[in-house]
Amino acid sequence: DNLYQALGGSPGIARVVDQLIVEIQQDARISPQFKETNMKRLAELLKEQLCVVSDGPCQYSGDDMLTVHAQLGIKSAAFNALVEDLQAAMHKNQIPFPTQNRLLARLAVMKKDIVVSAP
Ligand code: HEM
Repeated sequence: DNLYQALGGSPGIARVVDQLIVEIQQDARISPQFKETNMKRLAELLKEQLCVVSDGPCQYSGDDMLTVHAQLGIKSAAFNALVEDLQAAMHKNQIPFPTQNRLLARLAVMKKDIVVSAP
């Protein structure tokens, strides 16, 4: 069974991403970083990306993670905060822990492209 199906397919991923946007906006640790961001566009791109990452039948139309985040100065703590927000969003949508962890493992490999390299 593939991860896309385990997440509930397109509607399941859409619910998780919509809740993730809410969690981010309520998270004072990282919400300031999204002040200038078009959250509607971000939500659409995240839905595409999580579909692709979970082996769903989608195409991702955004830019690569390195290009997008390079100038944002994102620290490791901010990355971890967003991961917690995603866990909360999945939990609120009754995604089982093993399925949550499969998705998080696939996102963890992106961390090196998203956070600034700290000495
Ligand atoms: C696994 C973690 C992450 C994933 C999968 C991810 C994914 C994405 C995607 C798909 C986009 C849209 C790309 C585009 O505009 O073409 C984006 C944009 C953005 N991300 Fe991330 N991101 C992650 C972590 C973070 C973190 C930790 C922060 C800051 C706390 C962050 C801040 C932003 C901002 C501010 C934008 C919008 C940039 C703009 O307005 O042009 N991201 N991200």
